[in-house]
Amino acid sequence: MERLKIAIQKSGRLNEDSLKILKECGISVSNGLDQLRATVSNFPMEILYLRNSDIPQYLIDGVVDIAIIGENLLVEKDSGRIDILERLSFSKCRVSLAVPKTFEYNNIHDLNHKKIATSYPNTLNLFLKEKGIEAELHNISGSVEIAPNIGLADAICDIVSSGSTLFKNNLKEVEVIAKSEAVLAVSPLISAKKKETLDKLRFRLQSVLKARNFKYILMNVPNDKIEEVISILPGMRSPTVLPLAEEGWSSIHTVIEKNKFWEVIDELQQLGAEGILVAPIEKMVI
Ligand SMILES: Nc1ncnc2c1ncn2[C@@H]1O[C@H](COP(=O)(O)OP(=O)(O)OP(=O)(O)O)[C@@H](O)[C@H]1O
Ligand SMILES: O=P(O)(O)OC[C@H]1O[C@H](OP(=O)(O)OP(=O)(O)O)[C@H](O)[C@@H]1O
Ligand SMILES: [Mg+2]
Repeated sequence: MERLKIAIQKSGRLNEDSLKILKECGISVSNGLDQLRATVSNFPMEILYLRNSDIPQYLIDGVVDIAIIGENLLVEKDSGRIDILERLSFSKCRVSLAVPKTFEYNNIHDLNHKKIATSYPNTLNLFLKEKGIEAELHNISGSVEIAPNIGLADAICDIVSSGSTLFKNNLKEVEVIAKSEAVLAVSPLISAKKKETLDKLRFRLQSVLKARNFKYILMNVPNDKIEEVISILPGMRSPTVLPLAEEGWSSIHTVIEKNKFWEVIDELQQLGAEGILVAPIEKMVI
């Protein structure tokens, strides 16, 4: 069978989590990062370790079939030819405009005819065009946040996550241009045969991603409170209720959305639920 070629960032912010999610999909990568290519022993797939910024072109040319890549880079390098298949919920960030803290910023028109340093010229150009702003763009490939401090620009457009790089450089975020996370993207040239393998991979990815959002919860409940407890548990279907060895008590098991747990915990305790356990779920096939 022809192997599905997947591009993964060689080193950097996406590398570790990309390999982690593949591992959770049961894909064992046989050789280490020192090689630019790795085969997979238990799935018809081959891994190519590449620079993040080169990946969109490889997808367009069909050199690789799929890739794990930052959505922001697809916006920057592609004109809609590459489809996003799955959003992977890691490397969340945004592409934003920032100015020095002392800059009295009211709205985007304050950037008219100003100098803006960025590593994302296409994304920025499109945004400025939409807003009818004319600015002088300076393309730099890294350490963009330093530009205003060394007199290179009045503003910057770069990736923001926690905001600490902006803070350290006395800058403030004033406009969010695009939000981004790691995504699974596909080449427009992928063959029908490889699409079958891709569907298998997507099924696994979806099971892993779903499981990350849910917890398995179990608790002991007095029998006369079972109905009430069940009514506040937003479970998948119907919870499992098993009798305990102790007369008058049952154990309730169900699956609950990660964030919902804290919303119902007080009510559960008030109803007399005891021994509440919350456990992670590895895979979820619904
Ligand atoms: N501070 C951050 N927090 C969260 N995600 C980020 C952050 N910085 C970048 N990212 C995301 O991770 C991706 C890779 O960023 P990284 O800095 O590792 O590589 P790069 O310098 O863009 O690429 P290359 O592999 O070409 O050197 C970015 O495209 C973005 O989607
Ligand atoms: O809001 P924060 O959490 O501070 O993150 C934002 C910073 O992270 C990225 O840089 P990175 O550390 O990847 O360095 P790079 O410029 O060498 O890519 C990005 O270019 C910002 O500088
Ligand atoms: Mg970076």
